Amino acid sequence: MLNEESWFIGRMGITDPASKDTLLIDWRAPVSRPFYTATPLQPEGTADRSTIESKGWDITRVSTESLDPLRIPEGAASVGVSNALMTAVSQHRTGRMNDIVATIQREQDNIIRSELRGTLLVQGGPGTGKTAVALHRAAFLLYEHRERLSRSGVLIVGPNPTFLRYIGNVLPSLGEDSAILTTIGDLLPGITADRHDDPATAEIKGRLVMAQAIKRAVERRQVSTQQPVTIPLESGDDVTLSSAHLADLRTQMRRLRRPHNPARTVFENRFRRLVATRVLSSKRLSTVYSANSAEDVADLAHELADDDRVTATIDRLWPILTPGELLRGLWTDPRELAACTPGFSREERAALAASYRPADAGGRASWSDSDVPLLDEAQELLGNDPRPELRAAARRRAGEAQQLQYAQGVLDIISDTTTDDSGQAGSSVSAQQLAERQQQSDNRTVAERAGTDETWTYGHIIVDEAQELTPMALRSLIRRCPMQSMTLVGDIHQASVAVGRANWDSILGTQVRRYRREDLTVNYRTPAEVMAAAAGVLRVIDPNERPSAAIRSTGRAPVFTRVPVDALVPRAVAEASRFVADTGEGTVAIIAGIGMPAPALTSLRESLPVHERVWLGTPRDAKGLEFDRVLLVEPGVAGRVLTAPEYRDLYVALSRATQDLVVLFSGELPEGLG
Ligand SMILES: Nc1ncnc2c1ncn2[C@@H]1O[C@H](COP(=O)(O)OP(=O)(O)OP(=O)(O)O)[C@@H](O)[C@H]1O
Repeated sequence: MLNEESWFIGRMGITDPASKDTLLIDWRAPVSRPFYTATPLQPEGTADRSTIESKGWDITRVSTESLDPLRIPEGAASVGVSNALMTAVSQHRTGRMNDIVATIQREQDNIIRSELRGTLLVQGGPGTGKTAVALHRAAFLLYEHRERLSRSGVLIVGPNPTFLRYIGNVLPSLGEDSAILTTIGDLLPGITADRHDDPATAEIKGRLVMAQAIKRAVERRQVSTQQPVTIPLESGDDVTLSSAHLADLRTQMRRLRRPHNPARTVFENRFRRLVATRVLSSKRLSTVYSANSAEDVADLAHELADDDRVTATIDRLWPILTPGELLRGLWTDPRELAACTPGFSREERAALAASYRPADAGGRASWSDSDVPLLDEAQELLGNDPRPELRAAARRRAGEAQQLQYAQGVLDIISDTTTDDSGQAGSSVSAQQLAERQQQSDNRTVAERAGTDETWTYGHIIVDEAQELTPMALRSLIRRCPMQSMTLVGDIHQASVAVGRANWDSILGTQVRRYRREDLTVNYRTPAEVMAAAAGVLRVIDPNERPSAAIRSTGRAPVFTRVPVDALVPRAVAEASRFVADTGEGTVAIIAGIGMPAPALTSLRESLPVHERVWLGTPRDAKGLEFDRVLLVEPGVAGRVLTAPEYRDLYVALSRATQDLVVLFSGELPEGLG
C-alpha cells in the first residue's frame, strides 16, 4: 500500500481492485507534479526522488537524488542531471522515439501541463525535447480533458511520414491511441500528396494571397455574364437571357453566402424560373399563360427540369466542381491563372503552372503537399456535392483511403518487429486486405471519423516543426480548430522555407490571434563537442542567437576528413558499413545533398547496402530525426557561399548526432564550420 511518505509514479495509474488502494499514480496526475518540478531550492515538500529502472520483471537500477540541500553530498557532480536522465540520453538509438516519462525536466513539465486554451508556441534549439514535449503534452491533455477531447480529438501534425513513423510509438506506449497523426499533405480526406514542390514554388503556393486566388477561381466559375445566353428549348422556343439578367441572378446567388456546390440546387431552381418567366413573357404564349402568374411560372419551370438543353446551360453556368477540378483549371489555363493572381509576376505564374502533373493512366491526380492547403481552401468554398449518391461515394473513397493508410501503418509496425529469416516482413496480409477487414467492423473511433470528414474540428492541434508552416498551411489548420487551441513547436533557425521567415511573428502573422511563448534551452541529444561545431554555423545564421546548452559530452571531437571528390561516395559507403560491422546496435546516417550534385547522390543511394541501422537522406529528410553517428557529406557548394536556407539545412544536419559526427568534404568547408 502507498504510504504517506512514498508515492509511486508510472506511465499509467493502477488501483488494487480489492482494496481500492492506489498502487501506481499516473504521471499526469497533479500529485505527480513535484517529482518533475521539485529542486533543492524549491523542494515542494519532497525529500528524495528515485528512479527505478527495470528490464522485464527485474529491477536493474534505482537512482536516488536528494532534494534536501543539507543532504547533497559535497562534490556531487550536478544536482540538475540525474543518473536516470544521463542513462536515457546516452542510449543507442533504435530509429524509434521513446517516451521520457521517467525523466521529464522542469522546463519541459511546465509546457506539457500548460493550459489547454489558446495557442502555445514552443521555441527551442535542436535536441531540446520539443517533439518529446509535444507528444507528452498530447497525452497530458487527453488525460486532463478526457471527456472533451475524446469527443473532438487531438490532431498531431508532423513534417513527413518518416517522422510520423519515428514518433508513432510514443503515444501508444503512454496508453493513448486516440490522437491522429498526419502531415499537411495528408490533411484532406481522399487526397494524398505524392510529391514536394521545389522550395520557391512551395513558398508561392503558401502565401496567404493564394486564398484570394482560389476565391476568384471559384467566383469565375459562377455565371459568366460576359455574353447573353441563348437556349434553344426542346419545345422549339428560343429564349435569351441578357447579361443584365445573368448579373442579377449572380448577385442573388452571392447574397445567399452558401458554398458553391450546395448552392447549385438553388441556382437550378432560380435559373429555370428565370427561363420560364422569359418564355412566358414571349408574345406567342402570353395569350394563354402569364409570366405574372406564380403558378404558371412554377409549372413551366418544373417542366424545364427535363429539358437537357437547360440542364446543359446550368452545368456551364454553375458547374458542380471538385477541389481538384478547380485547381487543375487554375494551373493549366494561363488566362484563368492570370485573372486569379493579379499581383503575381510572370515568373511566379510560370512556376505555378510548371508544378502541375497530369493524372496517371488510372485517372489518379498527382498533388504536391503545398497543393493540399489550396485544395482545402477550394473545398471550403465549394462545399460538398449536394447529390447524395455522389457524396456517399466520395465519403466511401475518403474512408477507404484512410483505412488503407491506417492498415499500411499497422503493417509498417508489424514489419518493423517481425521479420523472417530472410529479413523479409513476416506478414502475409496486404494493406488492402487489412483495410477491407477493418471496414467490415465499422465501430469507428473519433480518430477514424475525423480522418474521413473534411469539416471535422479538433479540440486541440499540435504541430511539430512548426517553423515550416506556410501561411496557407496554417490557415488550413486553424480552419480545423477555430478556437485556436494549439501547441506549435519548432525552431526558427531550422526553417527550410525560402524567404521571409526570420521570426515567429512572420510565420504566425495575422492569423494567430494571440499566443504565449515558452523556450526550451537544454540540448538532450547532441554532445557538447558536436554542438560546438554547429555553434559556428548558428552564428552565421543569427549572430545574436546562443546555442542550447548540451547536457553531455563524449570527449570525442567531430572528425573532418578531406577526400578527393571521386572518393566521397565510396568513402561514405565504407564508413557506414564499418559502423555496422563494428557495433552491435545504434544507427548511422549519411546526410548529403547540400553540396553533392544529384547524380552523386543517386550513386550513393545505389551503392549503399540496405540495412535497418543505416539511413541516407538530405538534411530536410533528416529533420526531427536523430542517429548515433552522422556522416555529413560535402556540406559546402563549390564556388559560392551557401544561401540562408542552405545554412539552416546545414545546422539541421549538424545537430542530428547523439554520439559522433564525421564530415567528409572535397573542397572548402562553408564559413562557420571546421
Ligand atoms: N527529459 C528528457 N529525458 C530523456 N530524454 C529526453 C528528454 N528530453 C528530450 N530527450 C531526448 O532528447 C532527444 C531530442 O529530443 P527531441 O527530438 O524531442 O528534440 P527536438 O527539440 O524536437 O529536436 P529537433 O529540433 O532537432 O528536432 C530525444 O531522443 C528525446 O527522447
